[in-house]
This record gives sequence, C-alpha cells and structure tokens, in this order.
Amino acid sequence: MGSVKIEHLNKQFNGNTALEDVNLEIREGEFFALLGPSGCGKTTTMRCVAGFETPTSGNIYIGDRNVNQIPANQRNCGMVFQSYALFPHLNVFENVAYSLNIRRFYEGGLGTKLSTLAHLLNRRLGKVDRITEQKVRDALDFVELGHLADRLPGQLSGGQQQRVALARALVMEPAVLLMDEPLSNLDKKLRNVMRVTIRQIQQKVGITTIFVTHDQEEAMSMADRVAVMHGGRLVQVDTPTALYSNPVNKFVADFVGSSNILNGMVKGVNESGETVIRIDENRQLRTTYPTTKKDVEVIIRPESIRLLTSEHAASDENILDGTIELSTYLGPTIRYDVKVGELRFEVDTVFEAGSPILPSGTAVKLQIDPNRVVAL
Ligand SMILES: Nc1ncnc2c1ncn2[C@@H]1O[C@H](COP(=O)(O)OP(=O)(O)OP(=O)(O)O)[C@@H](O)[C@H]1O
Repeated sequence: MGSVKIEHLNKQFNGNTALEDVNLEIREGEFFALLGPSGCGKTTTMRCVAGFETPTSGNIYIGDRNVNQIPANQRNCGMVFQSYALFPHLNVFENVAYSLNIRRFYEGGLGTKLSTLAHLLNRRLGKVDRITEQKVRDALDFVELGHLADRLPGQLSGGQQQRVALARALVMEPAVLLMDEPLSNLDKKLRNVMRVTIRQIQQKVGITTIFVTHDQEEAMSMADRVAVMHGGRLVQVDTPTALYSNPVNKFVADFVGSSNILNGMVKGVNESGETVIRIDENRQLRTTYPTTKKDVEVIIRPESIRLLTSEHAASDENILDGTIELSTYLGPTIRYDVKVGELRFEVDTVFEAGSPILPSGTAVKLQIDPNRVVAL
C-alpha cells in the first residue's frame, strides 16, 4: 500500500513556521508534485514523509500505517536527490547494490551480516548475492543502463547518473518514491528528456511518487496532480489542467504559466448571464466566470487572446483595440506585447511558416473569449 496521507502537518524551526496545517491525500500509484517558490516548505514536507524531519504536530500515514514514530529507514521510502549522491569509487552496479546490501546487513542474521560485510569489503559477488545481482540487473535494465554497469559515476553524463540514483531507489522496491528537485542539475534539453524518462519509469513501476520542484513546467508536464505551496501552506491542489484554467488566486495564476492580470470592477450581469467587468475608464470585458465580488482580479492567459489585424473582419464581441509594442519570436509561438490605452497585454500566437511577424506599431484588435476570462 503506497498511498500517503498528511493530516494537519505543522513544522516549526526555532519558533519559525515552515509548514502550517498541511493536509494532503496522495493516491496509490499517483505522480504527485509539490510546487512552489524557494522556501515555501516543499522539501520540509517531503522530509517529514521520509522521516528525516519530525513534525511539530500532525500525522503522516503511508498506506494504513501511521509512521509518526517509525524511523526513516523503516518507512520504505526511496529517495532521489538533486545531487545524485552516488559513491564515486563504486561502479554503477555496486552503487545500486549498495543499499540492498546494507538492508541485508541490518535485517539478516549473523551469517548474512558476515557475508554482506565480506561482499562490501571485497566488492565481489559471491554465490550468496545471486538475488541481489538479479535485482540490481533488473533495476539497471529498467532505467536502460544495464550496459554501463561497470562504469564509475565520473564516467557518466548527468542524466545517466540520475538514472543510477533512480535505479538505486527502485531496487529497494519502496512503497513510495520521493524525489527532491532531481533534474535541477541538468541542462534544459536533458531535463526535458529526463522528465519523459522518469514519468515512463514511474508509470511502468506504478509507484506512488512525490516530486518536489520549483519549476512549474516540470510539475505540470509530469504530475497527475500538483500541490502549489506558498509560505508553508497549500494554496491549491489540482490536476495540471485545472490549475492552469482555474487558478484559485493571483499567486497560482502567476506562478503556473504566464498571465495577464488586471484590476476590474464588476458592473453587472448581462441578459446572457455573463458578468460585465470594467477594466479601465473606457473598456469592459465579459466573462462567464461566476463571481460575487465587486472588485476582482481579471486573469487572461496570453494564448487565450486572439490577435486580429485590420484585415480580419471582427464583431465587437469582447474586443479591445491596441498597438503592438514588441514582437518576440519564440520558435513555435510569437509573443506580442500590446498596449491597450494604459493597459498592457501579452498575447501568444502560433507561428506559421510564411506568415509575417507583425512589427511594433501595428494596430491590432484583441478578441477575448468570455469563457477564458477568469475573475477572482
Ligand atoms: N533545518 C532547518 N532549520 C531552520 N530552518 C529551516 C530548516 N529547514 C528548512 N528551514 C526553513 O523552513 C522553510 C521551508 O524550507 P524548505 O526547504 O522546506 O523550502 P523549499 O520550498 O523546499 O525551498 P527550496 O526550493 O529553496 O529548497 C524555509 O524558510 C527554510 O529556511
């Protein structure tokens, strides 16, 4: 049973609050990301689950078992860190076998302890280690590193080292896999590759995984669900798509992807049931988003805005007239910074080969679908 339940978790360090009333239920087999800026409490939450940190109050369950009093080495959690923490003098195979041998040493009788010790000292595999050998080979095959078993960590790329670290965690067949910023040391391209690799391995093994990251793209592309943290508290726990389209507040909207955020005042509801919001003296927008507030924050994703030039026929539905201030080519998309009166909008459009990038100074119309205007 690899579900994880966190109930009313509080953690203080010398009177300073690091975690405040954190409540989470992570389902068995789920890939769950803890996301937030530096210092928000992600690592502390994970360390409390692992047993490296003692909660000030609250309960933690792994499966049905309350693990509050269970030491870290008996919680059956596998860990992967940012620094791969491999032994530089042991080869790949030995690095992965090490933790199994340590467990055999602690859990075995005197005979096992002696043979394991001998093995660790000799670093040679004897008969007694057949099971170990098979498990290590399987784990290395899983991360597709079987062919590099004899290499030392220093002879591997960063991505390969991280896969060794993953194999070392998986070989223990843990109930829960805990990963703390495992991709931070890799360059962007390799990080993107490793995201897919880790996700594929996690799905193959079906292991409950908690993944700590400050990178929203990483969390959103890998996780089944994401918990956004801020100042030691959970702000929103949701699927990536729900977080993106329905952020509960400005912090989440801003942290998860880029957003246009405007101050608005609700004028009323029109006959179609849409809320009409004034965004400045001369302009208003309609939204289908239900709100009971008078003063609202209007949140619009850059790709939710349709950019029209004077050539396009447009109705006057939720349209704002503006002027392009800056055009930035980003490969698959173009980001336009558009001035609308005193307001500024970021608009993302798909780049199509052959079609021109509109220059600064071009007069444009911004058409905004009322279904994609969030008012908080
Ligand atoms: N051992 C400690 N002693 C004192 N304060 C600590 C300790 N560990 C963490 N903190 C504090 O608790 C808060 C949460 O830290 P934590 O490491 O959990 O944040 P984080 O979200 O993982 O940040 P980062 O992404 O920078 O690692 C921070 O204010 C941090 O300074």
